[in-house]
Amino acid sequence: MRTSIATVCLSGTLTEKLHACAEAGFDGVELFEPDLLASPTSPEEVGALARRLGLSLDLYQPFRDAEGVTEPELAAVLHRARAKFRLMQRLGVDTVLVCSNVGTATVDDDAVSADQLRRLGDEAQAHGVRIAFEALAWGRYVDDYRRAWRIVERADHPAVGVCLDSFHILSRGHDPAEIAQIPAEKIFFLQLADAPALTMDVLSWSRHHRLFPGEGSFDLAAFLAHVLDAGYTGPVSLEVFNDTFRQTDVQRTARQAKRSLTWLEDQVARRPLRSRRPDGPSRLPDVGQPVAFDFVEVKAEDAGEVDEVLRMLGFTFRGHHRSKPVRLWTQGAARVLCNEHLAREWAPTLAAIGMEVPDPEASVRRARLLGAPSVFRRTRAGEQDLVAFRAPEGTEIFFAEPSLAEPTWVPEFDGGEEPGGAPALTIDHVNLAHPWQTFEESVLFHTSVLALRSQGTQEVAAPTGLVRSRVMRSDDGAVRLALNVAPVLDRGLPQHVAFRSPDVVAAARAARARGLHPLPIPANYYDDLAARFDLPAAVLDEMRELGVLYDRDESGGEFRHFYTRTVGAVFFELVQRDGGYDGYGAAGAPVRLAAQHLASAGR
Ligand SMILES: O=C(O)c1ccc(O)c(O)c1
Ligand SMILES: [Mg+2]
Repeated sequence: MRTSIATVCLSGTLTEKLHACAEAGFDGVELFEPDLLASPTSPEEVGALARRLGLSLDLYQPFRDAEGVTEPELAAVLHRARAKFRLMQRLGVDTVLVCSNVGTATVDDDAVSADQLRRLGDEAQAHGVRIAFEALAWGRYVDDYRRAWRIVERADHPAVGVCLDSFHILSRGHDPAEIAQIPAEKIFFLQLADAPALTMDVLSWSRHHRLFPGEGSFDLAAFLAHVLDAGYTGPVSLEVFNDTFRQTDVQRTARQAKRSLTWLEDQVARRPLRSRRPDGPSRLPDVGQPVAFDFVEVKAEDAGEVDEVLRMLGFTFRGHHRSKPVRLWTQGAARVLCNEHLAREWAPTLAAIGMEVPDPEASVRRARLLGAPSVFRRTRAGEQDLVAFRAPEGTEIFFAEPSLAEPTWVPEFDGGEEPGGAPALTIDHVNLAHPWQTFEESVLFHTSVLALRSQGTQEVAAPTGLVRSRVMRSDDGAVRLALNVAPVLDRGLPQHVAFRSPDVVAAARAARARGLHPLPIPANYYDDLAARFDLPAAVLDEMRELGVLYDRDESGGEFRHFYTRTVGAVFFELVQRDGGYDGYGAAGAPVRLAAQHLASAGR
């Protein structure tokens, strides 16, 4: 599959964009006209640079307001078009995107638009170029790809075809199945963009909120399958207008973009396509979803306070690593490493997550093919080989084989105590805090590299602003990552690890007896619980005393949980799920954020 990307997706100057696209491994680019107009580089030099970088210039875009106009206006359109066609010759681009008229159309008639595109096609042909006609979702009259195709069919000109853009089609809820009826040689270009499900005017949605495939909620694998079923063999190009990507690091965004196409190609290759061509979409290694958490690792110059909190939660100290300044704490299958080796921060941060996956080697190969950055960790003879990849917000992700008993790396730790005592825990979920700029990249990373599935985005009110939250999980719920975005002016949210316990109230009481001060929860919260649920007074009193929060779902499933105080940039939660409760206690989240805000301010 040939890959391409519109320069409008990226930040920087035109030459910076071209370099980044080439480095990320794209085959070509769509040249967005404003990028050229603002560039000091001549069209000939832009073309030469692209070729030197191994990029083809696949499309020049956009040419606006061309059809549905009056005759005198068409003369001006043709004059403008001739200048652009000459420019394309200087650049070495052979296809121009003509989008449906938004500004100057006064004639709502397929016959007129077809005639005008035909005359434009004659001019294009004379210059050795061709026209790809695209229905913008907000076109004055032509706002549906099926109408654009009818007009192109009627124009019946070898230099006039259609450009399909997933955003314009899927944002309007138009059925993409009819694409498969368009003759392949008439689909001159394909643009892909994902988008979040939003209810807003489609122009603003398109210009600010488009996303790379895998980051939003469009079914782009199904969409692309229709286009491939039509027989299209041209470039698959990304056209993503997005406020974040326009200002984030150009190389990083280009790599993210490429990863989205690699993932999509795999998704579409798994579908029953009508024709299988040798140059068709190729698959990534099969990996399956993670089956369990292996461990979490906290790093700090001094992790002593974390040791203390884990001990109070009932964890057993299992000893020191034989060659590294790392300590292991376990409670059942919940394993926490405290690492004091070369920490970036003095205070504890969540540094790594280990995942048990069906086939670690396949997961590593898949991560590499998706361009996930790998992390180096020193190991000695006889120690488990460690391969890790860095998730966008910085957490290192390790892959390990599923283990029935304790994993084989546990004996690398000695000098600790025998496990046992407190009831066994598992890691229920890990909450990763993000700066605003890496959220979408993270959704794509966990979707593509870990094969997790994303749930809808929620917003939670904190004293410092709204926290955006999205859960990525395995289908069976064994592995769940909550991705949170701090409000823009916030100093950053702490990360947290939630352990699942069979009895949170007993665990809270035992932790209290070992000296734990849980995060204090205000009495107002419990008054509200009493109003919302028919909980016995004694149960409510006990939860109030122990700082335990409560939630219940529609089918009677129950959730009990409590939080430790924050140490550095991490805290812990104990959760109990009963009756199939599958959420995270959303109603308690603003209470928790406010309590942490008060605690961090020392109030
Ligand atoms: O927002 C626009 O104007 C615009 C321009 C060109 C495109 O290909 C497109 O999808 C949108
Ligand atoms: Mg487009």
